[in-house]
Amino acid sequence: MIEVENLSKRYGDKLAVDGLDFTVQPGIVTGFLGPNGAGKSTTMRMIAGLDEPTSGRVRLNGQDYRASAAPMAELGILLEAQAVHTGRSARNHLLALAQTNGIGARRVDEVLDMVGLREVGAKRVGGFSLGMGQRLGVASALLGDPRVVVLDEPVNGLDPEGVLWIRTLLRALADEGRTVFVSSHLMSEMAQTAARLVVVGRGRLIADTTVDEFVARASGGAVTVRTPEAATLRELLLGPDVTVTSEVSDVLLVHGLTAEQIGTAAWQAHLPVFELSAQQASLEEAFMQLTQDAVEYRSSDEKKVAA
Ligand SMILES: Nc1ncnc2c1ncn2[C@@H]1O[C@H](COP(=O)(O)OP(=O)(O)OP(=O)(O)O)[C@@H](O)[C@H]1O
Repeated sequence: MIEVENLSKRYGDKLAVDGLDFTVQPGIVTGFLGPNGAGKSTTMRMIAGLDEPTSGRVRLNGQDYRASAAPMAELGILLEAQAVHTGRSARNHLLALAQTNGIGARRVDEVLDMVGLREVGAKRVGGFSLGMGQRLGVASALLGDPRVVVLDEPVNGLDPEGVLWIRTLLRALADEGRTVFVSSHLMSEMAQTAARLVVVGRGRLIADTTVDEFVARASGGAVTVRTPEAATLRELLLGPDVTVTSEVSDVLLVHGLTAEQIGTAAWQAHLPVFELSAQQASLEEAFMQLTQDAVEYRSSDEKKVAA
């Protein structure tokens, strides 16, 4: 479990992370979403103890990670643009990491197998593609058989087969009871991988929810009804918490009632309904709506820099 409590990080006059509070539970994949510059990497670095919070704290499995006797068994982390000694082979890179952490050579071969790099284990890391480098980063993160896995943009640079592989791997790690926290800017990817989402914008928490709730909230629960008796049905449905709008004469957009309630009401009043559908925003649309302010702020910020 990861517990983030009132976490903030200031760089000069820039508040990169602003009072974040959330918990990442074991046994499921939790996605960490936000536009560029939202503070995801900074938060992940603080979770790993690589950056000191300006205020607040992080606990891993109930304790301060840095107090752990076997840190690699507690937390495995993949950060963006990790430094690797490019002259070393993949296997030697992992061996060096294993040795300094009291991990045996057998585990190195295990993780090379897990990430599909066994065949190229003897090759120099300098010649690796971006995707192979990502796989090596994942192998490093998994080396200590960690209870908590934190991955910053792991699908970056992976081809479709690699994306599928990472999705399957993340789910398998969660199914083993581990805590899996993974950042991405690809909403569609998160929809297929994560069960929960922590969404941030401008360093602040925007949503901490399930993927389903996230989409439902953004789409506002509107229902589209197509009927030749639009005026009659509109009168029938209107109530204190129900709004009905219409842009096309035979189509109503209803807020405040479910598709089932509308269908039943229409049937009871013998009104024909040709179409009845709950509006589903895609995860992409939901994310754009919820983080719009953060993105606008960001682009005006960039204009200021450019001016
Ligand atoms: N070392 C640093 N010094 C100064 N500012 C920093 C530093 N690291 C991050 N920032 C700023 O803090 C904010 C958050 O950055 P961060 O990299 O955490 O965001 P992010 O959500 O991971 O974005 P991206 O998806 O682009 O990596 C940005 O405005 C960034 O410019």
